[in-house]
Order: sequence, then structure tokens, then C-alpha cells
Amino acid sequence: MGDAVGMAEPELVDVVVVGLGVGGDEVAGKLAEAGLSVVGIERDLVGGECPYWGCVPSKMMIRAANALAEARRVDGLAGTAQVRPDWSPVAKRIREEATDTWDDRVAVDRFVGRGGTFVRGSGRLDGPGRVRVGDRVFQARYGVVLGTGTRPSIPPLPGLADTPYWTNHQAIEVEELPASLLSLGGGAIGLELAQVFARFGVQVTVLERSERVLAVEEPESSEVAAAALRADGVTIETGVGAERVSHDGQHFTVHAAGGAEFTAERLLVVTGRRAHLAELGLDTVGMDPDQRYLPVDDRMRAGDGIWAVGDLTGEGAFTHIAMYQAAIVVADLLDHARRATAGPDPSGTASVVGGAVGAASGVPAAGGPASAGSGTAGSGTAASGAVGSGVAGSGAVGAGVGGPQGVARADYRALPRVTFTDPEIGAVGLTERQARERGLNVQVGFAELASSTRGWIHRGDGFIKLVADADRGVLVGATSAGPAGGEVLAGLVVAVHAAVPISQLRHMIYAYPTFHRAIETALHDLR
Ligand SMILES: Cc1cc2nc3c(=O)[nH]c(=O)nc-3n(C[C@H](O)[C@H](O)[C@H](O)COP(=O)(O)OP(=O)(O)OC[C@H]3O[C@@H](n4cnc5c(N)ncnc54)[C@H](O)[C@@H]3O)c2cc1C
Ligand SMILES: NC(=O)c1ccc[n+]([C@@H]2O[C@H](COP(=O)([O-])OP(=O)(O)OC[C@H]3O[C@@H](n4cnc5c(N)ncnc54)[C@H](O)[C@@H]3O)[C@@H](O)[C@H]2O)c1
Repeated sequence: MGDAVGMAEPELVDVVVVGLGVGGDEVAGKLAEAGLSVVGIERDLVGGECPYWGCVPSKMMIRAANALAEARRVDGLAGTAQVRPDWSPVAKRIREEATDTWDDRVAVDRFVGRGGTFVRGSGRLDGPGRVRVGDRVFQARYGVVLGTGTRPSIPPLPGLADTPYWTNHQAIEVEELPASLLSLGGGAIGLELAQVFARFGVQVTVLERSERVLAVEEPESSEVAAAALRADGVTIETGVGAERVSHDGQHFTVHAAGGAEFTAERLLVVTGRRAHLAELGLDTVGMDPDQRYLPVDDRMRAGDGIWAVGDLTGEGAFTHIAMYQAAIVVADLLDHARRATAGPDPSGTASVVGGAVGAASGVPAAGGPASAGSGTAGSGTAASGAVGSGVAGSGAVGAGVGGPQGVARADYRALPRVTFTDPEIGAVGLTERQARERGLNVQVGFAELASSTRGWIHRGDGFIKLVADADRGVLVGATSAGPAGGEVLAGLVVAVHAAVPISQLRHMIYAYPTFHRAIETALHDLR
């Protein structure tokens, strides 16, 4: 510790947040608004993966690709339509509307405007409550929050590291589409992007190691998604054991077990994501840096004075999980700070923030509905605001759904997820297999979407699948696949989350003719 960096004098603050992605930015901003002195450290772009290389730009791509697909459906339904895809408006929109050309100035200003102190750099724990970034060291009075997310998990295939393969970053930033593309991985990212690129004329092949794509969801979901992508011209190869990768300067070849070879101009590697705990200095606070994810309790506490939020907790790599957890962290940290200031104050420093904490711990300032809209309208790009918008959930949680100490506890029973292929695959809670593995007395109900009048009129593929716990008479999981599968899912999320008795669900009135009437059919099919 004799170097200049090691000798930096610690700067005393209330909270240090490392990683200002979806979760960290939300926590840091809300705590700063509540009056705490908050240092937010981000090494790349404030806002994280979702607005710059994830949800938002990929959904802009999907919106455009679905417009092409819908126009192609005019033939046979309403006359004829000629469609000439052009990627340039999509790339422009991503550049200008979604990402500010991958510039986070607006997001940084917003955080500073909320009262936070921003530091660009890589943060690392350096003992209890202490975080080092560059030549500065911060000592947190109340706690450190880790929100450092995940990075692509790149398989150790011989040859791959030496090639100019794409991750989601290059795929999202692409200005000119290649003629052909291999997607190594047929999960959420692989399928969404494969369908987009295929609809814009790229020859796409998905190489999936498992026996089915979208393997974490119901087998019926995998079938519907695979059929839809094939109809768009995507080649889907499952059970592919990739062994090595080569690149001749023009084309990539994936060499697979059994001698199969797959060649294309570009290779997109989307084989999952992983947290990088080893670089966070966890060992300096007695925590294991070799874990895959950072385990947290139901108040998002990872250890003494350490909270974690978002993808790195391993509870589900979704923006809505990061936002949900952020609200819990905010409420719990404010509660913790209030208790700390209420007690004896040997350091004599807590009184400096005592007023702010006391005022904030009434909760609305930290998580009330009024603040949930922060970063919505008028803040320019999606990166600067869209992710934060519509996060009413943070208000609800902050408002004290109530654990024993008044702070809401995380509950993932009704975890929703939507894969935005066309048709969309929405799901909540347990799959049939997961429910059986848990030893539940499982009943399953199924209905093709076409069994509903709307589905039949629409000529849209899809289905509703319900998974019930017959002993409790409630749904524990459901899948809603269809043209609006993600939206139809909402009712099923309520049913699982609130454990609405199936007898009541069967006696609701379902509007005619909607896609969601297929839920009623599936409810009567439960057996
Ligand atoms: C292509 C794609 C599409 C997606 N689509 C959806 C979707 O439709 N819906 C959905 O819910 N989710 C989607 N996701 C997932 C979503 O993006 C993530 O769940 C979300 O971004 C997680 O937020 P986070 O705050 O945990 O982490 P991140 O957003 O990854 O942010 C972590 C931040 O921490 C920073 N960081 C890391 N280490 C350090 C350090 N030591 N010091 C300082 N900073 C550090 C990183 O630079 C990053 O900015 C998608 C993801 C991808 C890749
Ligand atoms: N709509 C959404 O909400 C959305 C969209 C995109 C991503 N995400 C989130 O991001 C996460 C990461 O997405 P992802 O698609 O990278 O991961 P994923 O885990 O969803 O899918 C990765 C796929 O790659 C396969 N695979 C792994 N190694 C392989 C290999 N060597 N060869 C061939 N296939 C291999 C896996 O079997 C799996 O099917 C998702 O789990 C999800 O939580 C969400």
C-alpha cells in the first residue's frame, strides 16, 4: 500500500453504488433524491446494457421487422404489397433515438440533477464499506450497492477468440447488414435477433446446443418459436456440438461434432451471460469471488453492509427484475440508514445526514408513485429515460407491501418474461416440468390460440398453457404465445401472483373476441 493510489485519503459518503446499469442507476438516483450523499460509479455508459445494447434498441429492430412481416401478410388478406426492406432507418433510429450514438451525457446529467456524485471508472471493493476507483477511495457510511450486471459468456471454443465475432453489441450497432449470419445460441437474444435479421433479408442459421431452442421455456414454446423462425427463412440446427471456429478473413465456419460445418459472413455469439465477480474485490470483505452469481437475501443483502441489484444476483436477467429489486434496495437501505442514525452515533458524523434520512424514510420520496415516472417524457433519448419510465412497481414496493420490518421482501413466484419473437412468447412462474420437479400435484390446461375467434380470424399461431397446483387450486405458471402474447400475459401474472382461485378464474367474463379468451378455454381444460 505504499504507492500513490494506495495512499488516497478515503472520502466519506453515505452510499456507494458500483455499476449504474438499470438497477444501480435506479438505486443511486432514488437514494440521492432522498437526500443521502451517493457516489455512483460507472465504467461504461450510465443506463447499462438495456438502453444501449439490449432491450430498447433490440425492440426497435423488432418493431421494424414486424412491420415488414405485417406488410408481407397483405397478400392473401387484403390485396398485394411490395416490401423493400431498408436497414438504414432502423440503424438511424437506434443511433439517434435509442442511444444518442452511445453517449450517456443525458443520463449522467439526470443522475447529477437528482443530487448524486458521478465517477467514471471501474469500482472495486477494498474492505468493508470501502470502494476504490482509480486513485479515489470512498468509505460508505451506510452501505455499498453492487449493480455490475453481466457480460456475454463466450464458450472456450478453439479458434473463436481470434476471430472478429459479434456479441450483442456489434449486432445492435450494425449499420450495414451482412448477407449471412450464424447465431451461436438459440436463447432469447439469438431468436429475437435471428428473426429480425432474416426479415431484413439476411440468411440466418441458428446453432443451438440443446435439443430445442428457447430451452428454458415450455417445449410448446420452443416449437412455436422454431416454426415461426423457419417460416421467415431461418435455418435452425439443434443439438449442435460446436467444436471449433475458423475465420478466413471473409467468412466464419463453425465446425461441429460429427463433421458438420456451418459457414456465414458473420458469427453472433449469444450463448448466455455471466456475472464477473472476480473483479469486484469481494475477497476483501470475506465473500467468495468465484461464484457464478452473487446470492442475496429477500432484501437484496449480499453481506454485511453490501446490497446487490440486477443481473448479477442471478434471479433473472431482466430489466423488470432489476427495477423490482432496486425498489427493495432503496427501501431497505433507507430503513437501515434511519435505524443507524436513530441509534448511538459514536462517530459523530451521522447527524449530518440524519435529517435527510429521517425525512426520506417516510418512503414516498424514495419510491412513491410521483417519482416513478422520472426519466419518462421529454428527456430525449430512450437511453436517457425510457428504461426508467413506467416503473410504477418501484412505488408499490417502496410504499411498503411490508415485511416484518416494513420493507418489502423479494418474491419471484410470479416472475414474468417475454421473448419478443413474432409470435411473442410470454411466460410467468413455473413451467410444467419445474412444477413436477417440485413435487406439486400438477394439472395442465392447454388451448390453441386458433380456438379463440380472434386467433382464428387473425390466423396467428400461438397457445395458452396453464400449470396448476391442484392441491391449492391455483395457477403456479402459465405461457401465453401469440401475436400479443406478452400483453395477454398480464392477466396470467395477476392470477399467479395473487394466487387467484381457479374457480374464480373460471367464472370471470372474458371479452369477445379477444386472444385472451383462450385462457378461459385452457382453464376448462385443466386436468
Ligand atoms: C440483446 C438484449 C436484449 C434484452 N432484452 C430484454 C428485454 O426485452 N426485456 C428485459 O427485461 N430484459 C432484456 N434484456 C436484459 C436486460 O438488458 C438486463 O436484465 C438489464 O440490463 C440488467 O440490468 P443491470 O443493472 O443488472 O445490469 P447492466 O444493465 O448490465 O448494467 C451493469 C452496469 O455496470 C457497469 N459495471 C460493471 N462492472 C463495473 C465496475 N466494476 N465498476 C463500474 N461499473 C461497472 C457496466 O458497465 C454496466 O453499465 C436484454 C439483454 C440483451 C443483451
Ligand atoms: N425479451 C427479453 O426479455 C430478453 C431478450 C434478450 C435477452 N434477455 C435476457 O438476457 C439473457 C441472455 O440471453 P442469451 O440469449 O444470451 O442467453 P440464454 O441463456 O437465454 O440462451 C443461450 C442459449 O445458448 C445455448 N448455448 C450455450 N452454449 C452454447 C454453445 N457452445 N453452442 C451452441 N449453443 C449454446 C444455450 O443452450 C441457450 O439455449 C436471457 O437469459 C434473458 O434473461 C431477455
